[in-house]
Amino acid sequence: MNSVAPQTERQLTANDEEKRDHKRAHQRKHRAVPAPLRAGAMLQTLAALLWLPQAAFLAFAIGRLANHGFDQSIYLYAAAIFLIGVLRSLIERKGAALCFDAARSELTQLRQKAITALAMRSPLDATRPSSGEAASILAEQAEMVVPYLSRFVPVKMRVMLVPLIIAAVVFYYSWVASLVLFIAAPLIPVFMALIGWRAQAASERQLAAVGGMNGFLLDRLRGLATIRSFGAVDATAIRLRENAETLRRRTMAVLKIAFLSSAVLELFSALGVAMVAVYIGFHLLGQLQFGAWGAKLDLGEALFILLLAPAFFEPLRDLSTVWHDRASGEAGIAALENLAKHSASIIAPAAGSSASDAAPDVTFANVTFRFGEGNAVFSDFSLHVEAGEHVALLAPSAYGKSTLLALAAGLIAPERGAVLIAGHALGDDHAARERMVWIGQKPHIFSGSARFNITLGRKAAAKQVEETAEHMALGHVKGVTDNGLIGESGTGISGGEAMRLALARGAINEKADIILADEPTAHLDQWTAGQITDSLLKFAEGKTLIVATHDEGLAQRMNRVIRLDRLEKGQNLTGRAAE
Ligand SMILES: Nc1ncnc2c1ncn2[C@@H]1O[C@H](COP(=O)(O)OP(=O)(O)OP(=O)(O)O)[C@@H](O)[C@H]1O
Repeated sequence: MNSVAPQTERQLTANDEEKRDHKRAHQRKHRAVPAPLRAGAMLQTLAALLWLPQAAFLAFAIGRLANHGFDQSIYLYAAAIFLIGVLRSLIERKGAALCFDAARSELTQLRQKAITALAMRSPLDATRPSSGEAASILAEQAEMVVPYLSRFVPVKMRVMLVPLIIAAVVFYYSWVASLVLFIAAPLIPVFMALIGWRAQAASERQLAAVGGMNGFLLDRLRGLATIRSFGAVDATAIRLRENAETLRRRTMAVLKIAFLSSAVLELFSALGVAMVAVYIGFHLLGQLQFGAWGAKLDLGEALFILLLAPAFFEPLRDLSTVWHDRASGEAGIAALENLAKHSASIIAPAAGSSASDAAPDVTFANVTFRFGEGNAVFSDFSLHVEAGEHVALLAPSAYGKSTLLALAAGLIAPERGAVLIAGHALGDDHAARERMVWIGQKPHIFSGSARFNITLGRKAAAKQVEETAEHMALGHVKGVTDNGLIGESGTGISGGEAMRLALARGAINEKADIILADEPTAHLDQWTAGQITDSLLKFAEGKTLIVATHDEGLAQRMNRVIRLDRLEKGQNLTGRAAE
């Protein structure tokens, strides 16, 4: 499998990027904000607005102290400030918790969709994303969705409301102070928009590089022995370095944008607050007498405006902190949606086919199939395998034996014609898949015990697992009766044992009555091949069995041998009589 992610090498043209930006903006506009997230954002906005009464009590208490000296009413002011403070933090906490929970459940849904789509991709689909890339998107990149949804969305709501309300309150006391705020504020979004123009694209490119790097690493680590034995270590290291360099450049580009956006915001908000402070100072000194609707601000009012000025910029500064969250969060959502958007390429037998207790028959009715745009592997091919029949498919390499098994298993769909299981066309019923066992040419062995490798987490009594292992002559393998562990990709067990483990996986499924086995005796000595054949036949008793093989010994023990290469053009095999 070529699992080097192409993204690291793909050069995106400016035109591509523009189109993608446009599409993303459109999607963003149309993605509904979940109700709990909106509620959480509202609470956080309310908490921010509570600063208004708190600052008013604080400023007017100080004004009162300065003008009238200490009296009992100061205690009331202090109590009000304290109570509003407590209320503010409670509301803020509740709002943040709501947003966080909503973001997590949104992420869970996105992940579920992506995983379901990924699980439904055919193992024969060469365009599947590499395991490393998919793992990186699902585990690492997906996590960026949470800060984006739980922080950016509430901040966006605060930015739209809080500065406007604060500016209106300031305007009530002084139009000049309010004007200063209004002059400084729009500069911020303008600069943010200019900077953020490329932020998303940069983030997306960085995430693609991370995914590509993970895919590359995982693939090469798996094949380390091959790389070493063929002296390709240096070439691989150079390639790895190139990938790492690409990732470094893309990460630095993202950081540059993040730092620039924070710096711009800090600068403008500091300038805005400073200008208000200068005006208030000179106004109190009597140098600037205008701007307070013909009156002179007293100390309390002036302080109130001064306390509100930083709060006016606060949501905008928060926006700059989460600006980067938005870029990486959107990129994470896009990556997850991209994983999820592939339509299922695995099909399963329709519900009707699982109704009968007897083993089903399998019919290929005028099937035409090709991979992508390639030549047809099968053209108008028909074959009938009777219920409970054991059939061997024999043909030279690359003739299409595995393809035929994959068609029967519903791992690929015919271009024309139909595959019928017990007379029913393959459909979307997952439950019916339970009766089918497909054993591919390279069954994956997980690191762990043999017991786990047999059950794969499915419910099965320990006794049943042991008996199945005994039937498959696996009693001695690590982790069947002891606590031994098999290494990654089957390290520590032989090729024959690995194949028998795969057979045992099927045998543990009591509902299974169609077995599709792809070269179960490949690359094995005659004795081991004989053992596997025995195990397979024992497992296949009373079941329909189709085996793709080059092994004449195995083929001769089947009810029927079909030599695909000896079929005459257009010849159809419909039952034993047609052999
Ligand atoms: N996932 C795939 N994508 C594209 N082409 C494929 C894919 N799998 C197989 N092919 C092509 O389809 C043809 C039939 O392959 P298939 O694996 O079915 O042959 P086979 O008879 O099982 O071979 P072998 O005995 O070597 O396993 C071959 O030309 C192969 O290159």
